[in-house]
Amino acid sequence: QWDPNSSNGQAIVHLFEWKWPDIAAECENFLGPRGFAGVQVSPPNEYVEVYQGEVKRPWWERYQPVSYKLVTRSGDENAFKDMVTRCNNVGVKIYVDIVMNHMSGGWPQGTGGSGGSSFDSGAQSYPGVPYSAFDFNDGNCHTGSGNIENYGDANQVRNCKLVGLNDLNQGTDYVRGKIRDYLNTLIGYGVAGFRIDASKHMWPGDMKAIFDSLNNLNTDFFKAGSRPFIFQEVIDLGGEAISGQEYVGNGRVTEFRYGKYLGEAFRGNNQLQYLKNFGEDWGMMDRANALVFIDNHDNQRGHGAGGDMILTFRVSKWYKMANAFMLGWPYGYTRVMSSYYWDQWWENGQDKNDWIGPPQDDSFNIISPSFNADGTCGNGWICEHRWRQIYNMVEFRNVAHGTDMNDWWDNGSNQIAFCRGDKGFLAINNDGWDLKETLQTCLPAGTYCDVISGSKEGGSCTGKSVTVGGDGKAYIEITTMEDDGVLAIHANSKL
Ligand SMILES: O=C(/C=C/c1ccc(O)c(O)c1)N[C@@H](Cc1ccc(O)cc1)C(=O)NCCCOc1c(-c2ccc(O)c(O)c2)oc2cc(O)cc(O)c2c1=O
Ligand SMILES: [Ca+2]
Repeated sequence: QWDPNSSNGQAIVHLFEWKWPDIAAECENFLGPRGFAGVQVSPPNEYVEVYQGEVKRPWWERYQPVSYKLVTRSGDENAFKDMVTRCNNVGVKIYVDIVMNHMSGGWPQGTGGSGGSSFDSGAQSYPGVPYSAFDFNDGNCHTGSGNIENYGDANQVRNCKLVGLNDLNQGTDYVRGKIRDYLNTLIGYGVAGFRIDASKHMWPGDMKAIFDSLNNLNTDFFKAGSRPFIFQEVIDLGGEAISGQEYVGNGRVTEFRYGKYLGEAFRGNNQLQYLKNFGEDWGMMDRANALVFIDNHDNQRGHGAGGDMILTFRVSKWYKMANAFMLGWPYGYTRVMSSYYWDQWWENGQDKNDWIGPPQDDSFNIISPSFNADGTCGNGWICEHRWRQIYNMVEFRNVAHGTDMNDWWDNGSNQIAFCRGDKGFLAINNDGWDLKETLQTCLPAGTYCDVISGSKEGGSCTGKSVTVGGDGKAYIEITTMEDDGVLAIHANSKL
């Protein structure tokens, strides 16, 4: 269903490839205190351990299941349970990345799983579940190769192999039962919901049959009768046979156009003044159904949905501006990406290193993030969620929750500002000249700390302060020389 089952806040963070003990600590040390609603974790089920020439332990190996055993490089079943308990105890929910469309692709005999299970991809035999050839869609796929060949044909997009991955038949009671048992086990441990990977490649009706049969959430952490939060990954930029709209009956759906449009706008291919009606008027799905984000683990690598328009940590000024807009704007349920660093190696318009997995030691164990005195991360972890301009806007979103957007202002090009009820005010300058205006902030008179250039700490502002008059107006300045082209004040940043 559509409600994240979280009272702590209005934004989640995708801690991509983090280990379970590190997530537990992050919930206690940072995410709970900062008002994050929850964490999207990487797939916790057993997957193929990939060593393919120079490609060793790529991030996408975790999207080739071998079984539903909870044994991965992020940790084992006990570590997973401990993480869910510790995060729930500080109000941070756990949303699990579920890979239920397929099992692995073709691998040589003897290739191992992250939990030690064997499997035979050619025979479609996965004894760790167990699944056999009866459980796959080959009989329902009518393309020559057995793979998806034409995204204009809805049947083959669902019933044929996605890039050679053995395609499960979610239409049988047996497969539905195995997936149900896997999700119910996670529900038993206290998770709040699921991110459904590759939803485009499954029939919405089959998915609904599975989701409707799931247990209610664990009453140790949720009120009786709570249903799992569902958000379905459907990569839909238009132009294909399948649209995200087909899935809104099951829960929320990822809106990939959101990040593409904002990438175009902040890169200057469009003007910010047109964001005045950003949302359904742009053809995007109803905000109550949308899960939105600036980038995700796939399209931040330059070849996914949205292509080279997608903003990432590598273009940090635009990235912070776009995240500030997303977290300030009332459309959709927001997800912040948290990445690790990898060296890109561009050849013929493609990053040859786009497979590189998380920071790892010589034994291919994932290295934990380190934390600097200023709260940022080291050891190859970017931790965008720990950037002040982003985590302060998570609080802005929480403070503004329940209000709409009002008092829009723009300068006819790339300087914009708007209010959220009488709770918050955001201004952005993406023009090549200074923004110096007296604007309506909709806030009660007083002095407010700008939460982008600094924070409110004790009784003072570490960054800019803004004085709001009795008429709600204030002098707003964002020069082109500043680190960030954004100014944000809200009810909780008032001195
Ligand atoms: O780049 C990747 C992995 C991408 C990927 C992984 C997980 C995701 O959630 C995702 O959105 C993308 N994988 C690399 C390497 C690879 C992996 C497996 C394989 O059999 C062949 C190659 C790659 O080059 N993939 C081909 C292009 C990306 O095509 C994939 C898509 C995908 C891309 C665009 C779409 O419009 C769409 O509907 C689906 O979803 C996946 C989902 C998975 O669960 C596992 C996958 O391997 C993939 C996946 O390969
Ligand atoms: Ca399928």
